Amino acid sequence: MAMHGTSLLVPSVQELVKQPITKVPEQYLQPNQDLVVVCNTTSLPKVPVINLHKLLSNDTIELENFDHACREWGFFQLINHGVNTLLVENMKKGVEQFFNLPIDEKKKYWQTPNDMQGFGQLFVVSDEQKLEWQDMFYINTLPLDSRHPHLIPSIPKPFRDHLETYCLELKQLAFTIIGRMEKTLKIKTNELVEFFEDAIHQGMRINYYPPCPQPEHVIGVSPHSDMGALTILLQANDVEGLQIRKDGQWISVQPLPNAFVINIGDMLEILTNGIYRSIEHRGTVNSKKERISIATFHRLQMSSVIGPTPSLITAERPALFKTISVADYINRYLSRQLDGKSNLDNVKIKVEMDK
Ligand SMILES: O=C(O)CCC(=O)C(=O)O
Ligand SMILES: [Fe+2]
Repeated sequence: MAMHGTSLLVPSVQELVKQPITKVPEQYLQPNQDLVVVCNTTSLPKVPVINLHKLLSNDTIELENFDHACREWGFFQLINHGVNTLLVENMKKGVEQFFNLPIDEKKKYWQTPNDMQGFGQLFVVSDEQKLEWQDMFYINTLPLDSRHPHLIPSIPKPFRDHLETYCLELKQLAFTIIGRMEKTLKIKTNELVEFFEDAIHQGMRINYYPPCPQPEHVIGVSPHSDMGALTILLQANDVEGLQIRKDGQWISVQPLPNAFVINIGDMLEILTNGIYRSIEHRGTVNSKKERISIATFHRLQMSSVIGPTPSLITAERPALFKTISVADYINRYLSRQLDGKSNLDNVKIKVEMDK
């Protein structure tokens, strides 16, 4: 078993595919996987696209679309988001170069048995467990004292500077989006934002999925909902692979130029008393091209307590979730394999069913 809040160390998949292989090692083969290749994609509904500029100008239709996306999809693509295009391009380049550093250089940033930050995989809790077809790099970016000296401060420039600016801009963007939710939920200004003001935690997970000779038998990232409040994801090299579960089907989130994929995590589902939803998603891989994504997570810090915000608890809509300690939620989430939405189900208040 892995220690609390850590992940067992696993080999690098990026290194593994440096030898030509036609078969995937046993530990990556997923039995009984739902169809990864989604047929007939044209007839499936598309993830909503939201224009932030319109949203901020109080465009009524855009506000409605945004509200609908948060209630029904838990996911949307955000365009006109205002984050500098050059900065985003520099991040993409920087990430690619960082993953292409020689392995001996990368070892300096590797996870250790006591630390899930760095290169590796997350949620590996037993030696028998199936592994994912990816290498990832995870770092805490905020608060500043959650950073480790051998990680961000040791990343080569100029990538380090771009990363710092990107994190700041994305934090601002997260506050802006959560602020818009107060409007569409018709609650007081700051009622959601204030939970985050002194207690925001930001983390970044860079996912690198190498090409795979048997893509339909492996998974890049197992089905899960995100633990935090709001995730801002960049599909960094425009390769398809992210899929979300909608009405029992897996729907692909096709990369859109200059867009971020935004998704609501478990903590916002709890805070909004289940009105805005944290949706299950997964990362698939393909045989031809590597895929890179950068997920930036925003959540409450460990010392916080979380429950449905009082004005969203009404007679018609009683509290759906218990009020719990964030530390308990996180520790539980991190100590298990990813498993759909099971963590959130665990804090649901069980309603007595009529016989
Ligand atoms: O690579 C992706 O598009 C999804 C990654 C993801 O879901 C995550 O890092 O939480
Ligand atoms: Fe995710």
